[in-house]
Amino acid sequence: MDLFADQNTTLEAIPIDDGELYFLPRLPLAQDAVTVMQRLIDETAWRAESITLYGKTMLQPRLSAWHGDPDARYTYSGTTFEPQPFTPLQLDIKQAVEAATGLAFNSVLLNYYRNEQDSMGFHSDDERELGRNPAIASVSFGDPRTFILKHKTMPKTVKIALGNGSLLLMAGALQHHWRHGINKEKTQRGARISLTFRKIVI
Ligand SMILES: O=C(O)CCC(=O)C(=O)O
Ligand SMILES: [Fe+2]
Repeated sequence: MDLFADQNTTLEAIPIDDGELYFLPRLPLAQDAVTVMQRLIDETAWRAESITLYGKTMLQPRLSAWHGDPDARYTYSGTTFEPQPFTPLQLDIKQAVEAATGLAFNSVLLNYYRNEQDSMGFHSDDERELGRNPAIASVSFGDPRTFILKHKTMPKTVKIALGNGSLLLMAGALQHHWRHGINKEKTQRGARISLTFRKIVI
C-alpha cells in the first residue's frame, strides 16, 4: 500500500505577471512538520540581527540564522552573513526541496517569527550573489502567515497563505518586478519559521 498515493508532490504554478511562482501545500518530509518545527527551534543558533533605517539602529522584528556551504557568503539588508554549516535536519529539508523543484541550493536563510509582532519588510531578493534570475525556495513551519507580493510599477498585489510544511518557489524575473514581505498581524499568532533556500553563484 502506498501511504502517500493521495499526497500531491507536484509543484503548482501560481499565475503571476513578470515572473514565476510555484506552490506545494505539503513538502514530503520523513518527519512530520510539527516535529521539524520544534527541532528547528531547538537546534538553530538564532540571532537577533540589527538593522539601520533612516540612521536609526534597531533589532530586526524576527530572529534569523544563515547556513550553507563554506563559500556561500551573502549580504542581506546590509549585513554580511558567514554561513554556519548545514545541520543534518537542514540537509534533509534541502534534499526534499531539491527533489520537489529539480533545482540545487547551497545556502539557507532561516527566519523565526515568534508571534504576530514579528514581520519582514518588503524587499526583493536581488543581491548580485544570487545571479540574474534567482530561484528562491521557501519552506514554512508553524502558524500560517500571509506572504504578500507587490508589483514595483503596477498596482498589483498577490497574497499567499503559507501554511505548516508548505513550499513556495519564486523564480524567473520575479525579483526584478516584485517586492515581497510578511506583515505584522493584528490578532494573536504562534511561532512560524521559514527556510529560504538560495543558490549563491558568485
Ligand atoms: O518568511 C518568509 O516567508 C519570507 C522570507 C523572505 O522573504 C526572505 O528570507 O528573504
Ligand atoms: Fe525574501
